[in-house]
Amino acid sequence: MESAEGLNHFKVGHLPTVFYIPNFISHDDETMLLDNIYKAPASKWKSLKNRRLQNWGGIVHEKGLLPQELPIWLTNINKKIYQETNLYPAPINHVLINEYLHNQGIMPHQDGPAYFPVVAILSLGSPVVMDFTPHSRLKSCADQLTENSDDKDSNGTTHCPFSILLMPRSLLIFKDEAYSGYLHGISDNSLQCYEQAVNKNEVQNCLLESENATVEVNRDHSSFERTNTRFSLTCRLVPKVHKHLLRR
Ligand SMILES: O=C(O)CCC(=O)C(=O)O
Ligand SMILES: [Fe+2]
Repeated sequence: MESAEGLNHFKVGHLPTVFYIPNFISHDDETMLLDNIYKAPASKWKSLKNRRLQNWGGIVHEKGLLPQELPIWLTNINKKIYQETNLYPAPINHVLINEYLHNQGIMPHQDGPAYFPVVAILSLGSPVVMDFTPHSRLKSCADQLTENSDDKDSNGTTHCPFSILLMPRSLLIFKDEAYSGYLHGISDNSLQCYEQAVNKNEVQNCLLESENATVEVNRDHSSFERTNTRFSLTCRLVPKVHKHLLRR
């Protein structure tokens, strides 16, 4: 995959700006990344109410990034995403690593305004389902049934909730409309339902194959129980960078 056109091959769902790339990295790369995440000093972890995270690349302010040099294992993955997607005007300079235990998730939210509006999320460990919900300021699907075509945005896009099943080693990319018109989140339930996942058909076999290893799949109900921890690398570009480098 070497160009934005190549990326179109991975488009999923009804929005033109959501891409799911299965097996973006190898098993060996996944192991290497997990090793490095675990090796990070305890002080690198920040505990939140419902998950832990590591912040790499510097401190993100409303007015830009107070940069901090990235370790090579993150520079390499950023470079791969930057080169293979062709979606960024400059190299990716910030990575947030989230850790989710089997019953942890992330509240529906929109990423901050300091970031360039393209997000790349690399998944490691347990599969999960990410839910996208239109902002309340946008009309919902149900509203649209009773109202007229003004409910569509300037691209003629309707705003329906949707989900994506994120398998380990996959890369999810979303931008523009999906970035600013929707909230994204993961339920904090160990039971994850993928009935409505836009990539259900492509990914289901992969999920069934990984059964016993990382999940317990409930075939009849398009759902699975998480039994493992998941890590994600949220790789983004903060276009505005302050001159002074923070010490690592
Ligand atoms: O873990 C994920 O897949 C989502 C992380 C996320 O949305 C964020 O870091 O802003
Ligand atoms: Fe996010």
